[in-house]
Amino acid sequence: MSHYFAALNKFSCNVIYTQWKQTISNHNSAKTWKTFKRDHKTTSKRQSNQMLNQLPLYASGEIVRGFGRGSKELGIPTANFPLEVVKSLPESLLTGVYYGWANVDSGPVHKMVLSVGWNPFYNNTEKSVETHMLHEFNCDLYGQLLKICIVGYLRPEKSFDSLEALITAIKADIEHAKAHLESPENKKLQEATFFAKNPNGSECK
Ligand SMILES: Cc1cc2nc3c(=O)[nH]c(=O)nc-3n(C[C@H](O)[C@H](O)[C@H](O)COP(=O)(O)O)c2cc1C
Ligand SMILES: Nc1ncnc2c1ncn2[C@@H]1O[C@H](COP(=O)(O)OP(=O)(O)O)[C@@H](O)[C@H]1O
Repeated sequence: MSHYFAALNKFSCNVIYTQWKQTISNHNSAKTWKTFKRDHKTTSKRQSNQMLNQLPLYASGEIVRGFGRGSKELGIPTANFPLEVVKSLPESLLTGVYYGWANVDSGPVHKMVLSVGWNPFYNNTEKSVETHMLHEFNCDLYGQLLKICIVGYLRPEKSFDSLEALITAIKADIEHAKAHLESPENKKLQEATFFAKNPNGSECK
């Protein structure tokens, strides 16, 4: 991996060492320097460090309606936060895809993947924060209280050439999230008092 850092120093690019290092170690993949630089060209090292240092980050809010594409087009439903909650998150939380833990109305805490941003594939005009929990619910969750703990960063948001490519990328995010959340350090956060679990709590009323 050291040759990547050699390249970084040589060209003195304004890029993010830490985020790149984390991406590389998270995915354990041979992501090329060229690809990384393309994805992160507007993010500075300072911004990246700020973002990573604030994790885990907690947020909560009512689940509201989005465009209804998650279930119908992607087969991956995402619970959306209202705009006030989106705006209340620190600006240093960069747009992109994250993983973490989530619960609904003090129910069980599930693994989740999270998208923060403008969904470039759809060119949304409003920023959204959308959580897909890795759990099958037999009901909808609109109006209920969603609590999330953002644990780690996976990748930047991207546009894709096709819907299938977007779905494939999200499915890969889910697999990475599952693996990262199994680490003892990350698993501990499932028990955070923030989630205020109710042993008799159920998400489906
Ligand atoms: C893990 C994850 C990764 C995502 N990555 C992207 C992405 O790279 N680009 C994009 O345009 N949208 C991305 N999205 C957002 C989806 O496009 C969005 O959830 C979908 O359009 C449903 O939106 P809706 O809830 O408003 O219906 C991602 C969503 C999730 C859950
Ligand atoms: N595993 C899940 N994760 C998140 N939301 C889910 C899940 N299963 C069902 N839902 C429900 O589906 C809704 C999201 O579906 P989606 O088609 O993306 O609609 P919307 O665009 O209104 O958010 C959530 O608000 C929630 O009520």
